[in-house]
Amino acid sequence: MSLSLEARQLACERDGRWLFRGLDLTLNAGDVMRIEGPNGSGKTTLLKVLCGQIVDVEGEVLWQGEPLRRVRSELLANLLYLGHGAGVKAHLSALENLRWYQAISGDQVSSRDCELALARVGLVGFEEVPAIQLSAGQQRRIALARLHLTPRLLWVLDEPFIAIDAEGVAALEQLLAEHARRGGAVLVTTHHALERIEGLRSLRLAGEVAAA
Ligand SMILES: Nc1ncnc2c1ncn2[C@@H]1O[C@H](COP(=O)(O)OP(=O)(O)OP(=O)(O)O)[C@@H](O)[C@H]1O
Repeated sequence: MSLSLEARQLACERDGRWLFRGLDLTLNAGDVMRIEGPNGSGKTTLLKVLCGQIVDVEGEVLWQGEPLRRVRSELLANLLYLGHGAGVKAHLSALENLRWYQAISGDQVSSRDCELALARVGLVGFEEVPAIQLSAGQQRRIALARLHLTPRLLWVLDEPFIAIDAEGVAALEQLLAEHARRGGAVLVTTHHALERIEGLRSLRLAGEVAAA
């Protein structure tokens, strides 16, 4: 399936300040786009606008060429969104957290699939440990395991590298590049340079007119 997410002349004001204005963006299959900018510049806000979670903005977002307000359910069916926090349930184990994610995403996966996904993010031996007893990086890895489990074309990842060690950062960069090579697309906010990702596209938010 081809993939097209487009923003036209987006403008968002918060507290009398333009986070972005005149922002044009296109994301197609095979793209990895990094959204960068200082704290408070509007990166998370932009991701939420592009996914239809925030609608009080000017301009238009199109999914597969159609206005997002009309086709949001189609976008959601193709979207894997990992938010700024790790988003794990503290008193559920790593495995239970994945089962819970899969239950709300509506995907049919086995415990074995979940175990394999946890293994892919380096959590072998931690499957049954309550998340509250895991480190910040390990909790983030539970969330990242969903990238191996939930098949979606569009990955929108808000600061996925937080608390991840150098080896994990390299593995995640490789995973993003592979997803794009297989025909997916990735929008990612991060302060990392993502130098390993060939053809990386970047959009910097600094309260100015922007295009990507
Ligand atoms: N619901 C809201 N109501 C009013 N202002 C908001 C709201 N959400 C965010 N803001 C403001 O919008 C600005 C951008 O916030 P946002 O979280 O998008 O920034 P960010 O670039 O992702 O920041 P960080 O790098 O710190 O995560 C901030 O100044 C914030 O205070």
